[in-house]
Amino acid sequence: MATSFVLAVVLSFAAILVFTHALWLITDVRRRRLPPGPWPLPVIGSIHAVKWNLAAHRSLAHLAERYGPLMCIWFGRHPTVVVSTPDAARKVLTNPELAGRTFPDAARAEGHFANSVLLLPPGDKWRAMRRFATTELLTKARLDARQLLRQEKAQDMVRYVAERAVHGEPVDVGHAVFVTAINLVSRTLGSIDIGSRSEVRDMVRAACRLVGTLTVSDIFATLAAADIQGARRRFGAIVRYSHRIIDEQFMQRRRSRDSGEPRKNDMADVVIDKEKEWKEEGGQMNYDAVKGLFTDFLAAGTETVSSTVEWAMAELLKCPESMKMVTEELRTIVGTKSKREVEESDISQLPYLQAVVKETLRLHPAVPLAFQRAMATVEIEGYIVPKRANVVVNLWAVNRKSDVWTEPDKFKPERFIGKDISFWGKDFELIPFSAGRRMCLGLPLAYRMLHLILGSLLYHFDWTLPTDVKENGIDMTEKFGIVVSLATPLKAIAKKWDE
Ligand code: HEM
Repeated sequence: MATSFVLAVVLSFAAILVFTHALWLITDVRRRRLPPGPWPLPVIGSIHAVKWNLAAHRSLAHLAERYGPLMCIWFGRHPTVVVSTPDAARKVLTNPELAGRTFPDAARAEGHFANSVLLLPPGDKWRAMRRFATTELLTKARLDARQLLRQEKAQDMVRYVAERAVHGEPVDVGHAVFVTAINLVSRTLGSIDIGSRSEVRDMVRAACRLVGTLTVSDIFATLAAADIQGARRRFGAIVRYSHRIIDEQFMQRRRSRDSGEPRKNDMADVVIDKEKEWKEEGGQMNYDAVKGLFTDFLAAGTETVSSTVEWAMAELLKCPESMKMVTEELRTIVGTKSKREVEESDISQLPYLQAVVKETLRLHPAVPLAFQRAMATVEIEGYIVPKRANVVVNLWAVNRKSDVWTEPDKFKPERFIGKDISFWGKDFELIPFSAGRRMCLGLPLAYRMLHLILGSLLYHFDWTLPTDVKENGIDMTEKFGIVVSLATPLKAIAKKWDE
């Protein structure tokens, strides 16, 4: 009796679920002309169709082959529109209504989301922060003014590699580049080096992981206060760590300026120059916004660069012809200068190096998925993207479109030689920095860092693989996260090139 009662309750519940789901499909999904996608099931939506054993960008690209350039994946009853071709990406990324953001609960820690240009939706504050960064911090003149400081750090990296080269000791390429990349960013921000702090890389990696992982608090907002997985607590510790470094630097800088010491003309000086004006204006910019912006730069501008250089080195080591072309070019151009070091001002004369960077970013965009949000309901290619829908642009899939590139999965830098295709947001077949309103804010700095670091590694050294790697081949497996890096860190042996 009891069993049949339970059975009746379960069956009734299932019938209600199926009925309401069918009603929702008919009245909502179909009526709203959403993009096609895997059939949503009750409760879970269409996430059953996503292959979780593959990295998300690969799995979504695989599904897009079946459902098309605009596809709808349901997380429960919440739609996510996935964009997978250059043409669809152009329509989505140039639509201002689709440039919104959602942020994970962890980012509430220390109120970070309210001062993060990366996480804020387009509004007055986000606009003020982007404007300040593009017109005051990342202009050509400002970046030129600090290029010697970055150059010194590239030379430190060369010395570090040279020491290992003497003993034939393999170099952990990603780690050496990360230390250099974070020093380049911290020197640009405040003329300091923080790369030698042993905990920094773990902090940056943990921050990327926490911002890119859904937690119970994100799925069930009512439980968020409990912070069950401790994500907010851990993210808070990282934000406090970054703020401590920034506060210390600003305190010292204000003191040194008060005592008449010469200016350093870095980003910290620009901020101090501006503060009085900001106070008088009473606008959105203030010291808290600067701390948010600098924290974003330290997180967004380091692992991205180190993983890109690591991928470039891995591809070049697998492709001796390209390695030969790029080193010959560097040694011809840089080797004939009186100062035999790669400098940022050399980049324009190094077309093959530029092609290597483009090809690496095409095949291995450090951030393969761009996450935006619809702030209003819009129509794209005859489909509806409803207000509040998540919009994911699969940059990885867009960059590999087979009808645009020949042999799209092959590393062929020469495909860019003599072609006017760049990643500055106008050519939608190559958008590793995304495009439109949310395009990478740090691109002018990233451009210099990538060529300076990779060029320095290749100009000064000939590279080979340790015997075991040579025998088994480089493991190109991806480690998926917000930033995709090599799952097995690349170790390679450097031999100093005799100039
Ligand atoms: C290889 C290097 C880099 C790559 C591939 C890269 C890629 C990207 C991508 C794809 C986005 C858009 C993400 C999205 O919409 O979800 C982005 C945003 C951003 N990047 Fe980069 N990035 C790199 C280096 C840098 C550097 C060096 C900095 C700063 C020092 C930086 C700062 C930012 C910031 C602040 C944003 C957020 C912009 C906004 O939302 O308004 N990035 N980056």
